[in-house]
Amino acid sequence: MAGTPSPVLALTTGEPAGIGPELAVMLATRAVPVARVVAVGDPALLAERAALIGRDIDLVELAAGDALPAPRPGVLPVWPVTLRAPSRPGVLEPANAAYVLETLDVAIRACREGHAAGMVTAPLHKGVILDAGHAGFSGHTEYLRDACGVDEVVMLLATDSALHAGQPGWRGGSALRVALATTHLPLREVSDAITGPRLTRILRILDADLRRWFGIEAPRIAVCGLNPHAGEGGHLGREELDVIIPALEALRAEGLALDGPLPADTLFTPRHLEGVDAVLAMYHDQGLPVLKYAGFGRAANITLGLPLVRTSVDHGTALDLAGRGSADLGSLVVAVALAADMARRGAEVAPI
Ligand SMILES: NC(=O)C1=CN([C@@H]2O[C@H](COP(=O)(O)OP(=O)(O)OC[C@H]3O[C@@H](n4cnc5c(N)ncnc54)[C@H](O)[C@@H]3O)[C@@H](O)[C@H]2O)C=CC1
Ligand SMILES: NCC(=O)COP(=O)(O)O
Repeated sequence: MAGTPSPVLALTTGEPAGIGPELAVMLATRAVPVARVVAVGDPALLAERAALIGRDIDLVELAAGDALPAPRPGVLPVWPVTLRAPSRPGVLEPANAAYVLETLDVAIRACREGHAAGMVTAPLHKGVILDAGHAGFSGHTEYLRDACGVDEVVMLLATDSALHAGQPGWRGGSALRVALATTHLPLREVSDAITGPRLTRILRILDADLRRWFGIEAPRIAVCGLNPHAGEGGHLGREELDVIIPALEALRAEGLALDGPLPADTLFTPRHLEGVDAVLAMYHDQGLPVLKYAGFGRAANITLGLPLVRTSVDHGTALDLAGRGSADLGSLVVAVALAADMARRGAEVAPI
């Protein structure tokens, strides 16, 4: 809308040994007209990574609530959080796990207090956070769920051209939205985690948030089976018959438009995706390889079911690339654009 300032987004800079800090620097050297981005991280770390990758950057340290400088390429406002130990690109340091979590807490607080309209997260390293003793940590998604005090959230990844629903353009093909019924679990635990109540909560959130954040008036969701050939009538597993089908039938009776459970191998083909707004995959590596094949570097991760806006990149810490300045910025650009769009749509939603 003309005259409305672009939304402020808190960008957590993620694992300090990964590519997050340099992606924040690279983003700041471009014009980002859709949002005013404030990095959350250690200013000395950001300055050091900027120098390492040969970028000139003017870091402006601020407190949450301070007025932001006029957006200008090369200027990066920062809400400072101090590293607990020196960080070298590519070398994980468990002492910095608390730093990473503090950046999340700062961003969450900024959203709660109205200093940010949403948060965008650069990747963190789950393993080093667990190694540091934060038992049970399994990712931003669950951390945000607990920090916001909600029972359930849904991880949704979407490729670029699927990001603005209501776009009449999407008719399957390479644009895709994939939500997950389970997230970061060992494969052997997946079946037990897929329960009727959980599927019901997840599909209700997915349906509601496709309407709320993407403007889709009557979302159609295709649901994968868990087993090969969606269980082959019970011969290749009973989860479809015992759990998934009853949950879908009850939700259809509530008015949700659900296809499935369908065999996952053919669901992800253009004919089956025709007219589908999102796919619900039963587990991480059932859905995300397809999404990443379709659009790695042009997709974003969105946490649905939260009382705040959170998007993220479609990739991890890429320790092998850290400090080189060669990481692809594409997904962060998509994640920022999407968070800005969601923040505008959510402007009328009451603050938490
Ligand atoms: N949003 C988040 O915080 C996420 C965090 N992770 C975490 O990241 C860590 C490493 O995970 P991996 O499975 O190794 O995935 P990864 O995405 O870090 O790396 C996989 C491959 O993709 C490449 N890659 C990743 N990002 C890239 C970029 N921007 N440009 C060019 N190439 C890129 C890497 O160089 C590597 O070859 C794990 O601890 C994982 O849990 C993974 C995904 C998302
Ligand atoms: N594979 C997606 C992923 O790991 C993202 O996790 P999260 O940190 O956003 O929960």
